[in-house]
Amino acid sequence: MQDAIEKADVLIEAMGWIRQFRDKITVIKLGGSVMEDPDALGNLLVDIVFMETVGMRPIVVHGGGAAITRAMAEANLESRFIQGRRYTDEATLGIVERVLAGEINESIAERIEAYGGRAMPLNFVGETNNNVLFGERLTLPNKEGGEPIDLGYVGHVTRVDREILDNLCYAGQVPVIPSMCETETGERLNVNADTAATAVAQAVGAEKLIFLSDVNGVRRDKNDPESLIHSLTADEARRLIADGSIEAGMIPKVEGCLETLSKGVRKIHIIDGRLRHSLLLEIYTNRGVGTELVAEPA
Ligand SMILES: Nc1ncnc2c1ncn2[C@@H]1O[C@H](COP(=O)(O)OP(=O)(O)O)[C@@H](O)[C@H]1O
Ligand SMILES: CC(=O)N[C@@H](CCC(=O)OP(=O)(O)O)C(=O)O
Repeated sequence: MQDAIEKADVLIEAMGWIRQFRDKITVIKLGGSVMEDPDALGNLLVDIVFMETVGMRPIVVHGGGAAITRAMAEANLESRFIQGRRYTDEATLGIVERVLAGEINESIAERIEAYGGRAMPLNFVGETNNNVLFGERLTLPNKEGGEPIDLGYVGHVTRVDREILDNLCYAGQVPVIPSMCETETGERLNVNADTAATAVAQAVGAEKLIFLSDVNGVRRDKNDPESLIHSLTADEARRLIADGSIEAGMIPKVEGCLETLSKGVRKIHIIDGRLRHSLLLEIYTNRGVGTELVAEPA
């Protein structure tokens, strides 16, 4: 009986949050590492269907770095990363397009539908091009001075077709966006999925941006889960990047968060997508899980 009463208390608590987030857009970034676990991905997609059912407007942006690396290895191509970005030559681009914008994008949308939701895959691979991300080539500053670093067919997003996203959201469909963009002349480019998610969150004025990864959040010591930072300020994040505590794939994630905070998205969370119902716990309960990024000290 006590158990049942506690469950009812949780429902009442959730009701307040459901009301607060009704009609609000949340951008959810699905990381490739969490998508490697089919059960974890299934649980996350069920949570997304729940969010949509109770009136929130989720938008999914996904990566698929691990699957791309695997497909490249099968094609005897070596993956090379520069400052967290994959060097993308023509052969690599073909694989990114097939795996990310094709297989993964379509499969996420199909699974949302299988769980009872409605979803729209937004890619340029099928017969109709309904891509919403537009951009240009990205070069990285050379830390040793000299010429900027060329990454091949890698881009960054400069424009998001917000109208399509708004229309889908308000029609009760979950937009599913792969991390690729097109230039205004139709060239296709590979985009880091964290930065794609931040561009979408900024463009639609999202209430929340949530990164689902395979760690419990940002840690002071990346190998120690106990060193999780619950609330990370912009200043401390910059310090942790500078001293090397934040590294590899966490760098573009946190850098993207900092830029997004300065552009008005109010809440950003990095959480462990492998934890069952981590999304619902983060949004609909008072127990924050993972790391919240905040502009000023809490
Ligand atoms: N300070 C840190 N705290 C937590 N994780 C970190 C940190 N520095 C680096 N990482 C690494 O970042 C990874 C998550 O980023 P990434 O590999 O891009 O995952 P995703 O595919 O989920 O975006 C973690 O698995 C971890 O190895
Ligand atoms: C330019 C660049 O690095 N693009 C990424 C796109 C996928 C991605 O970012 O996936 P995760 O979220 O799983 O890391 C890549 O090729 O791996």
